[in-house]
Amino acid sequence: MSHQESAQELPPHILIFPFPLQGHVNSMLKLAELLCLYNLHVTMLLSDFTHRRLLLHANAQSHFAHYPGFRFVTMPDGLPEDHPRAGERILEILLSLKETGRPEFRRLMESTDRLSDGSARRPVTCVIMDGVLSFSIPVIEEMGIPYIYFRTVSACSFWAYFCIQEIIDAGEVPLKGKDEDKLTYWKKEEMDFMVSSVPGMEGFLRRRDLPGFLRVNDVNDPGFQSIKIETRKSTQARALILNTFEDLEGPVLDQIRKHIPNLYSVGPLHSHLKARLSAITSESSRASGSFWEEDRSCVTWLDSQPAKSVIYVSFGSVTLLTRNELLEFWYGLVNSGQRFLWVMRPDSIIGNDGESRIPLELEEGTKERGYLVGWAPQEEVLAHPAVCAFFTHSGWNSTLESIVVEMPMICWPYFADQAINSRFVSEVWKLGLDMKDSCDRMIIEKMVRDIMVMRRDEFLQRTDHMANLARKAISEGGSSYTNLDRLIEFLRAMIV
Ligand SMILES: O=c1ccn([C@@H]2O[C@H](COP(=O)(O)OP(=O)(O)O[C@H]3O[C@H](CO)[C@@H](O)[C@H](O)[C@H]3O)[C@@H](O)[C@H]2O)c(=O)[nH]1
Ligand SMILES: C[C@H]1CC[C@@H]2C(C(=O)O)=CO[C@@H](O)[C@@H]21
Repeated sequence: MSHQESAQELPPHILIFPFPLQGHVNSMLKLAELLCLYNLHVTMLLSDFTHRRLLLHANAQSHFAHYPGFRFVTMPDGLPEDHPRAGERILEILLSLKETGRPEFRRLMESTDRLSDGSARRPVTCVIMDGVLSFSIPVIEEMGIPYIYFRTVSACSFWAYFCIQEIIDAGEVPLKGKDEDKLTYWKKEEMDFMVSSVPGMEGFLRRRDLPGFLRVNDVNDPGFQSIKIETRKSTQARALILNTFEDLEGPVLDQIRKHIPNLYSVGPLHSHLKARLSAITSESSRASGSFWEEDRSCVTWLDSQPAKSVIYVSFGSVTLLTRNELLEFWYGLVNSGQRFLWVMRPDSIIGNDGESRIPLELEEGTKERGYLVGWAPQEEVLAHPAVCAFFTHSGWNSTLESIVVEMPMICWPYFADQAINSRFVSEVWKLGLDMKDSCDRMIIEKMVRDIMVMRRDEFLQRTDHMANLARKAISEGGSSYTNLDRLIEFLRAMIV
């Protein structure tokens, strides 16, 4: 076979480019592996920082060695190594990439002839990029490469972001009143006003449920502006991929399709990947993309707990807790009398003011019924027979991971999309309780009892139903399954 003929037979080469945060890298890695299963060539572009974290703690490198068409490349995110990359300051990653990312990205693409690899892979035939990384578009367009957006958040939050101009025009943002109460910050009455400017969400969406980046008293806020502009740019991409499924967010997806008809809902990606893998192999090795070391001792602890007796508590990879919030959660959990497994990331507590002593009653209550780890193998924990509820910050991956294993949720949204996800969990899907804008030990104690004991049956009916719909979506003939097949065809058709 001549060199030219074999080059023509090379598969499409997809560049996957996530925003450099755990939650984004996780779902993009799942999509990357799905594309590998279809024998596409995949290059995953990570920041130097996230790549180092993966090499330190995850098996992604060795796992993907099974796919010769897969490789990682890296570029800097423009921030110093010791930047916290957590809490509200993650917005600085977005702003830094906007400022410094383009020349770095151009250098990478030009110096490698669009990431081609001799005769082994084509120059990139399509970029699937995180829906907030538009800084790279001029480079991609100059090179004549088509691009697709993958926004890793829920469709409901995407749609609220998409309607920001309408929300402003309706006078529903910016917010006007600031509260003296530091916890809620904005005046309670104003936050409880209904939002009328997001089509399809009239009647249940309050201002407090809008994504956290919309809690501003000035529309010139740089984070607010970035999200508004980035989201609107989605219409310029050749397609939009969302990690959701039609039976979960169908009405919202229909709204988005009026503006972006070429929309592929392919989620929940983590279980979609599992299903596709189990159809072709009995081997169950799973790629871990963790940026922290997974402490497996918590699985051993769970093994020794009674069935359906433990609430799993985790606020994801970005949330920071003040010492006061930490203590309220801790008292609430201990006073509930229920068993709990709590992920307390080593970098997640702020404002200690030198005081790190933990009250004796909390230490004792935890010894009796609790277990703390710095990072857990979350998907495995949620599927463990001892676990019966999830206290979550409503990050989108956590929400989907919970839905798939029929786990009722208590939601304590921290920021970003989480505030609207938690409203959908409680008011639309009725899969749990929403604790947003409060952090009080009495409320926590009551909600833990409600979700685990008092209202358990009511929630289980709903979680069981939704998990069935999720399974249907990723089974042969289901909406996400079919959409993934269509997406692959679309990617194949892009080879010119
Ligand atoms: O101990 C832990 C805790 C979490 N996880 C995993 O880490 C991911 C966390 O993702 P997510 O639940 O989405 O939360 P964040 O880390 O906060 O994710 C960011 O990215 C998400 C996707 O864009 C957004 O929905 C969130 O608001 C944003 O903060 C999930 O896959 C979890 O399984 C673990 O493996 N072990
Ligand atoms: C830092 C934030 C920028 C946008 C990302 C996001 C999104 O809407 O895509 C949600 O929360 C954060 O993960 C990201």
